[in-house]
Parts: sequence; C-alpha cells; structure tokens
Amino acid sequence: MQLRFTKMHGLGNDFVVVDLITQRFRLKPHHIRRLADRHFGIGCDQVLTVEIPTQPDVDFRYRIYNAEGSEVEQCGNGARCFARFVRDKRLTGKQKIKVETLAGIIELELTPNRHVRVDMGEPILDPKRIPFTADQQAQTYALEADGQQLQVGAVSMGNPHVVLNVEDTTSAPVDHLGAILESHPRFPQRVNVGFMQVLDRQHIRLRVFERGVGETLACGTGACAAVVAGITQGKLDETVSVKLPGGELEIHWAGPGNAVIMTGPAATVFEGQIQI
Ligand SMILES: N[C@H](CCC[C@H](N)C(=O)O)C(=O)O
Repeated sequence: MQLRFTKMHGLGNDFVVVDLITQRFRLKPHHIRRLADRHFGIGCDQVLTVEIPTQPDVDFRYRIYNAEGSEVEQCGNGARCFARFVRDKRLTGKQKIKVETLAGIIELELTPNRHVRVDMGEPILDPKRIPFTADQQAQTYALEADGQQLQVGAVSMGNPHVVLNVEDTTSAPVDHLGAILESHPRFPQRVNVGFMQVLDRQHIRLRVFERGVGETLACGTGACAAVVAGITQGKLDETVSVKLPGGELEIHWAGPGNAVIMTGPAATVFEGQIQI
C-alpha cells in the first residue's frame, strides 16, 4: 500500500506524521520500525498518527510510537507538530483543539507567531503512578546505577522521566548513563533520562536520552519533567526557558494542582508517499 506521510520536527525531535483519517492502515510495530529507519525507511524519532477520536468532546486521537516500535503515552514536541499538521491539512479550522492520548486529554493552541501552546496536564509525582519503585514521594530519590549513588528527580508527564542535576550538560555522560538508567529495574516501564543544568531560576540547559530512541535533539515531555523537578527541588521559578540542543522551549508550572504549559515551534520539512 502507498502511505502518505508528512515529515515534521519540533526543535529537531523529528517525526513521521500519518493521517489515518483520510487513509486507512493498521500500523504494526514492524511498520513503525521501517518508517523510522534512517537507512531503509524515512527516518524519525517517533511516528505520530492522526485518528478519529474515541471519546466525546474531543477533536482527534493522537497516537505516538517510538522508533523501536512501541506505543507510548505522550510526546510534547509531537503535540505541537500535531496541531500544526491538522491545521495545515485543513482537518480542523479551530485555533484550539483537544486531543486524546494514552496519557489523557491535552489541549493544543496555535499562537499568532506560529508557535504552539500545549496544556500538558498535571505532572504526576506519586512514584506508584510514574511508575518508579520508592517507599514514598520525595523531592529527590537515592538511586544506585553504574557503581554510583545518584540523587534524582522522578516525574511522569503521562510518560516516565528521571531527571539528574549536572554541572555541565556538554560533558554529561548522556549515552553511557542514559542507556543504563533507561532500563533501570526501579522503572518497570523503562524511563526517559534528563540531564539538567540549572543556569539560574529562569533558565536551564537540558539533554535527554529518550526511552526507546536514545538521545534526541529535544524532548518536550522531558523539558516539562525537568522544570517540574527543578521547581519541586526549590531551584526554579514558575516560568523557565529550557535550552535543548535543538532549540528553546518555554515551560510554565504554577505548582501542584496546576497543568504544565509548554510553548514552542513546530515545522514541516516535506511531504511524501512510501510503499509499505
Ligand atoms: N520517548 C518518549 C516518547 C516521546 C517523547 C518526546 N519525543 C517528547 O517530545 O515528549 C517515551 O518513550 O516516553
């Protein structure tokens, strides 16, 4: 079958976006791996699908698949691309849309400067719901890995994140320690690994080793999780500029009981068709 797709990115975190409203296809894990393959396929960090909603009062269903083929709960950079896609493809005329994900319903709003503002919902700090094995909820947790005693933050944005504070992201052991922590036994569903350098109370640098992908140029849910961890640890104010290798995101969180708001760009690179 010929499958139409659109190649997009959010700060270099790149996606193959497939409209499964105007075309019918059942994507299986091996299809995802083929689409995501940077040599034998199109190449991307995640595949995103646009589908009809299953819930009332929701505009679309938004599904996310990591390059390895697994379906995951949430993708922040992908959400901004999703909003840009459905608007540009005239699948909606709305400025603000509600989409259902495995993590719940999120709201996406196109801003006048062609950025996208996303209500990512409330962060989850209860270890049992992250999920993360811990006796009780805490600002930081002692975690043994690679022969080291680490102090880490643990946050879910619908998908699990562990956040390490580092002196300098450029020299952080992202590939080595990221791979070890991604499959740490205390994270039963594996985990995205963020390396956060606090520059001041309104600015951080961040690199993320993503679950099921490896290091990406940006991670939207990772930026949200890092800011929530930093605020919880008393290191950051409510609005933070997150500098990722691929560019900057603005993250706002007014504290427990409030949603995390992420604002940033979304870009279309090219359209195509692939025989699959
Ligand atoms: N690798 C993530 C999914 C994509 C998240 C990231 N691309 C973002 O922008 O939030 C996970 O397995 O939970």
